[in-house]
Amino acid sequence: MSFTIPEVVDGVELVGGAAPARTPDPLEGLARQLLVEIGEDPDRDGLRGTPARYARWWREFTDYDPGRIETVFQSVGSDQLVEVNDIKVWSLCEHHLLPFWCEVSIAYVARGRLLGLSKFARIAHDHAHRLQIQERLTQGIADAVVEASGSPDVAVRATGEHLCMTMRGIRTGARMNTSVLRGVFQSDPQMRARLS
Ligand SMILES: Nc1nc2c(ncn2[C@@H]2O[C@H](COP(=O)(O)OP(=O)(O)OP(=O)(O)O)[C@@H](O)[C@H]2O)c(=O)[nH]1
Ligand SMILES: [Zn+2]
Repeated sequence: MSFTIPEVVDGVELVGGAAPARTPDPLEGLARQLLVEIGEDPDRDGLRGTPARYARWWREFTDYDPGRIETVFQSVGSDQLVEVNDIKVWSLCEHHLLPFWCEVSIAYVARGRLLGLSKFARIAHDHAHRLQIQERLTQGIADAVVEASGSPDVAVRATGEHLCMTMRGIRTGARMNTSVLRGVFQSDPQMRARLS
């Protein structure tokens, strides 16, 4: 049995003819130049589709659509502590354009409104899908949860690993912890102690 491997150029399968004309993304030119600068041949087999893939992933990452984040329900009480833990997000360090991941925990005291469970992860991904530092990521999530839940009592904690520190530079696997405490989580040690 024999297989025909279709030729793929810029992510487009060639079936017995030339690829349809399309306007290249300007990011493709940057990727080609990057490949040349690091001593690669952008026209060699394995790399021919790479500039288009590179452009696609940057567009995909930065055009991230969090969907609807404003769905709220009537609260069942006035002081329930709600926590959503271990939301893993990937972001990009704005200093080196290298990835960092964070596990984010979000807590709030529901005061009249309940935020839909999935919305915490949507908010976290929304703030991760841009060039960031971890402190601003944590703060942006806290601000968004205050706005969406209408509660001033919000705690956001994040633990992250930054590839700019683990795969280059100092090359240490240290984790970074950040936290933003608002309302009762800042003023009341007993409320802080309730956080898991
Ligand atoms: N506070 C903070 N620093 C970050 C974050 N991500 C990366 N950094 C740091 O940003 C700093 C940039 O430092 P520079 O001295 O300008 O860059 P560099 O010479 O590449 O630094 P090294 O990583 O120490 O080699 C580094 O210390 C990074 O570890 C972040 O989310 N928060
Ligand atoms: Zn960095």
